[in-house]
Amino acid sequence: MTKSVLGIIGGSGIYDLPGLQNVREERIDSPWGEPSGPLRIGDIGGLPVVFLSRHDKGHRLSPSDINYRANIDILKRAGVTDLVSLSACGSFKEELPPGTFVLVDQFVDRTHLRQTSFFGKGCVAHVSMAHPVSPRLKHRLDEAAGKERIPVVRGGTYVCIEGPQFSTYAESMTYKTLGYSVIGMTNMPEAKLAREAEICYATVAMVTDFDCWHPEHDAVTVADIVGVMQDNSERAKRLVARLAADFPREHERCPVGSDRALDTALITAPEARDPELLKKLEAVAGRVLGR
Ligand SMILES: CSC[C@H]1O[C@H](OP(=O)(O)O)[C@H](O)[C@@H]1O
Ligand SMILES: Nc1ncnc2[nH]cnc12
Repeated sequence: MTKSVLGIIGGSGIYDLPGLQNVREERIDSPWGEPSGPLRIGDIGGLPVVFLSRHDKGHRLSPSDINYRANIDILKRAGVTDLVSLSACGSFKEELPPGTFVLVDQFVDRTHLRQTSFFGKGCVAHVSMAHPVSPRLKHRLDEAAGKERIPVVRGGTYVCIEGPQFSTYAESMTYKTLGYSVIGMTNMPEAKLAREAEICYATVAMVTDFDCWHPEHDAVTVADIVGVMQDNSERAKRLVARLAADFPREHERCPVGSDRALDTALITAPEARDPELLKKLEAVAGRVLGR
């Protein structure tokens, strides 16, 4: 049995987790480079919880500058089994106005400047991303929201753009026409890397704006987002506190295999593996590489 450790990545407007008790700040080194910042490690109601501020204090890092590999690597080193992303996002649907929380279940990756895998030359792996969100973790979030009387929308597709600029009107209309629900700049490759590291992943996409497609709303600005996030973040913190308090102490096996994604993914023959890369993979893939 594996003990549950809940990881929380705080996005725009969420740079700390005030409900965290017995907190210590830990800087963990990663062979993948510089993570966004230190981990804040503590507990909520006895459950180990690890918090990382994605953009770091003061929102120092832009989405393209975040070292997603280092972030996921140190969360894995800290023992995180289940990871929740708290993210600000734009909406493509009238029925998802600012203030709505969406428990997304799909992602579309439109980023192009990021390192998207721990694997590569000398150790190739292909994990399944068919179901990028862990249904049990999503269900736990849904239950926690219900108990806290926080309305949530179940399911939706999050398209991740490179940014840092917001989308053009043509792009926004394209994503809307394709049926996507929300837009952000950070959840990819984060979700892919979490899957490679065999960490269950789910996102609370907190709508802050209508991007720029809506005929009755001006195109999104940072000021709009900051204003709505102040209100969203209070509910997000309550949601996390409830999630943690009720979270199973033993890690629940993921029905879509997030926690054993590497069982069927490695293809490079042992004799063709690069020892240097294997060393870097120690934390994320040690379970299957026998390290
Ligand atoms: C400051 S608004 C744009 C910014 O907010 C979202 O980040 P996060 O997912 O970390 O909340 C969006 O993806 C952009 O990075
Ligand atoms: N409209 C938008 N586009 C991209 N990222 C966002 N984060 C919040 N709102 C956004």
